Amino acid sequence: METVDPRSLRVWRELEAEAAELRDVPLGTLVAEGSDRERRLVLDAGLLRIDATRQLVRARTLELLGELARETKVVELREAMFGGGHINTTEDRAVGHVWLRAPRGGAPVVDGIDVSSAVHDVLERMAEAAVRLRDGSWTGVTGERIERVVSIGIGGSDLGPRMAALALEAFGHGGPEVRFVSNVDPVDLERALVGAEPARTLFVVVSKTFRTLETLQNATAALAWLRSELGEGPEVVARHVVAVSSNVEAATAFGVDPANVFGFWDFVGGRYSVWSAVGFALMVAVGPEGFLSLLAGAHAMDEHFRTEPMDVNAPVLHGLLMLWYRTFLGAQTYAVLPYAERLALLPSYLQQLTMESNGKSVRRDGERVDYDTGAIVWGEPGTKGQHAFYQLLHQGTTLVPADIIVVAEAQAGPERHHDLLVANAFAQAQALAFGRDEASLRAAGVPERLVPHKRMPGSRPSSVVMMPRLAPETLGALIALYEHSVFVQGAVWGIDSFDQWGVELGKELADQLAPFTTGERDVEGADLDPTTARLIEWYRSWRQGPPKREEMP
Ligand SMILES: O=P(O)(O)OC[C@H]1O[C@](O)(CO)[C@@H](O)[C@@H]1O
Repeated sequence: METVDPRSLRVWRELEAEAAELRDVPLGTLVAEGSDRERRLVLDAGLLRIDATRQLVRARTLELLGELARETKVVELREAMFGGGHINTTEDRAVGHVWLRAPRGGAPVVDGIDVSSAVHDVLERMAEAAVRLRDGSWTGVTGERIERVVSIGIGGSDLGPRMAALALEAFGHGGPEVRFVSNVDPVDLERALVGAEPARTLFVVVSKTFRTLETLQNATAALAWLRSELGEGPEVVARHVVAVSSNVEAATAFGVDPANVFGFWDFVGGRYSVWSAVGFALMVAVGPEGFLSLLAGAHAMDEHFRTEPMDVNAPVLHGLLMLWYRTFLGAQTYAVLPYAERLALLPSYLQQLTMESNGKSVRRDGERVDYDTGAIVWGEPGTKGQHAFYQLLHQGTTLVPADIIVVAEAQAGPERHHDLLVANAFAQAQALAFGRDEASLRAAGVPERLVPHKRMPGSRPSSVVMMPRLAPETLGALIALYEHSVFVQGAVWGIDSFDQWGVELGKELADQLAPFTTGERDVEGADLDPTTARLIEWYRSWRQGPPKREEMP
């Protein structure tokens, strides 16, 4: 599909002019636009309600953003994605995470694969294994039930199931305890195994490529731990290791019983893969029913995204607003502030989803962009963040648009805590939007010298995303909302949101440097830049023991 240079469009210049005009209009003035604003900016999608009325936009801005989306062919790209087109152009692949959550029969045949049957066959095998692990009929080599499931993976093979397992902690009681390991720092595996016994432990090795250094290293250490107690027999791997990969051959070569390998496909990007067998440990944690509800919630958002008109389409609105701030108002970051402790890992999950997808500076047609793309995403659960970094959000010099996520149902008692939590969320959104002016400070008797310090400028945009409860369906819808928002932004910018070439060089260099840090090769005479050579020398000598004071510069 032809890539449009968005900057060449007339509407781009109109949006630049719109940004210049709106820059100094107080949010309070925009909000006074009235009921039409509500019609345009309060949207129901899936099981979520999004109130975006406190965004720095007016009716004209939304019209211009809509036109930008039309002219950059967002709808056409969306159709191509759902239809199986190879929209991941640099890897020449289809992009099919939406098919993972479609009901049977709801996906096309792509590149010769009957996607729907393939997806549902794996789901059934996963469910069967998850049930056996949960009811204790899957036993280890000594005949004991599995009490700990440790999922080993990194990036997209870790963040999704890890984030969702915490979010859905209140669901699916009764199965084995589920832990996650991603860092090659041995501390990570060590901590996941505290209190575990090899005879009662099962590892799930998750790697799309089955080539990722961290994961293979951790999986090798996990096998050694199992074998140190259970022996070398092939049944140890067969009963205690499951693998998830699109490279089934490599997983089998690693020794995993083919019956325990759950496959997925090239058309599923790592950061879009929680819906696939990558979520196996999550399925063990919440039960197959919970996992299927997660898929159903995401599918509801897919249907909304696919069928609703652009001007009432929540992911389209979310994506265009994020793009508005990033590209036209110069915001470098945006904050995700979940007022739910169990959503604590959502910001880090969204970091990979958004930054690995849209942290690009070359368009699909190979041209360098001359406008800002992907924002930095960050955040912490409220109210913790309030006592840490909100000062900057309220009075700093940087524009930080924020999503404030609120769950209506209390997650635990006493309910009053939850009501206070939500009061804080709404209060913060109010303070960000409207601030406090000098006149009201003076009227409250604030000494004149403190008035400038206490003034709250306001006009800091946020949306409130309301969830009725934190449950599999709503979480599925929430994740899919962000996925499609990322899609819309990437589509307008004309970039490939589904590749990640920028992570490759670091991996290659780490492979080259490993023989030096392990001491297998000597730095002397090696073709290394002086800083790297020096750092390795320090590392090797300090690794033998801490330096003496007099050796320090
Ligand atoms: O699933 P794999 O192949 O082990 O890759 C893990 C992660 O590494 C990355 O390639 C980035 O380094 C991610 O895109 C991916 O999710």
